Amino acid sequence: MTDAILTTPFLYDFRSDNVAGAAPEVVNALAAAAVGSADPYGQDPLTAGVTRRLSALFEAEVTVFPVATGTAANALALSALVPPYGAVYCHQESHIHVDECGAPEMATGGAKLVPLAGQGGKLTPAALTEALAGAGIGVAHRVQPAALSLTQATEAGTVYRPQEVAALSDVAHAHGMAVHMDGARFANAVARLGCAPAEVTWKAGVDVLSLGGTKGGCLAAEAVVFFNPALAEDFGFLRKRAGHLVSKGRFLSAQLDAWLADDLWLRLARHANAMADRLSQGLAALPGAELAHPVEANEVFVRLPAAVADGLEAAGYRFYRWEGDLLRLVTAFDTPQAVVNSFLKIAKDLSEKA
Ligand SMILES: Cc1ncc(COP(=O)(O)O)c(C=O)c1O
Ligand SMILES: C[C@@H](O)[C@H](N)C(=O)O
Repeated sequence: MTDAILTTPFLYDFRSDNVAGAAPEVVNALAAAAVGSADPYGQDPLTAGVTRRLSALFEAEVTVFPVATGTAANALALSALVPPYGAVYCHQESHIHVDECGAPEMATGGAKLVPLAGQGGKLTPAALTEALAGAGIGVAHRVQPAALSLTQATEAGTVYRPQEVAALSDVAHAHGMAVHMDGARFANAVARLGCAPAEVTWKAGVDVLSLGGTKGGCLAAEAVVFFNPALAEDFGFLRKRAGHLVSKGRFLSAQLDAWLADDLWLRLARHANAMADRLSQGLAALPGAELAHPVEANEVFVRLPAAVADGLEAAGYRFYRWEGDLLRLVTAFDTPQAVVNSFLKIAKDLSEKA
């Protein structure tokens, strides 16, 4: 990303779904919740309502703790699963390993993240089994396997199928490990899979989910969702001592309540995914273009001829130069189709001139 791009007006920002706005339904709900008084620290009716909504959505009694960021959700969830001498097995490109500045390690009191390779941002049972062979179990000098963390949708924009989650959970549970799911883009995954949320979580062995609302249309709202109540027993203390128990908790819950109502969360995710499909199909048709991963959620990883990538930036579009010549473009719940069409037309024109 050249400096000039950061200071000039831009046509559209494909860098991340973190740059997107907020859904009007969520903003209106927040405004409505701002009237009058309400019990603080999550004792309000909206927070109770979110727990009811998520219990219905996941077809199970769940324990829910709203927090303000995905990093807090992940780090604190892992702190409930992993002792300071524990190990968390994750993908080498996972957000908890690459982009949380040591938050999981701090929150767990020093647990070790063990990054594993895997195609398309996904772990496999074979890689996990190999990593666990002789690791920790019965060996007092090593960190002790304590949790598996999966990202759904992954940082590569791919999606685990329910059977893939179940196979990985089976390995984790056979080694006495809990299963955490980083669901910052869980909505995008479920929108793609078309399955019930329970199928790709607790019914597939997931013990705790960091459910992301922020990228999906909330202003800032995430929820740690425990499917195994025994693991949630101390979480309230862990959240409070980390400074993540929001005093006016109704404002997190108002966002989540509106986002979950009437399947808004899925409708918004379907739009983001559809825009990524359109974007990736148009780019893949260009000479010299190459998609690095299947596009299964709202992230497109693509290699383009330099003249095309540079020309798109010069035209005013923003996107990340991810690694080497790889570009990352992310669509959001509010990405206009007209923007995608214009982007693709300019890309095609640049490609024909190159
Ligand atoms: C896969 C994934 N997990 C977790 C997070 C953390 O979210 P936050 O930036 O709100 O801490 C992000 C952020 O974009 C993410 O992409
Ligand atoms: C870059 C990464 O940290 C951020 N979570 C994103 O996806 O935009």
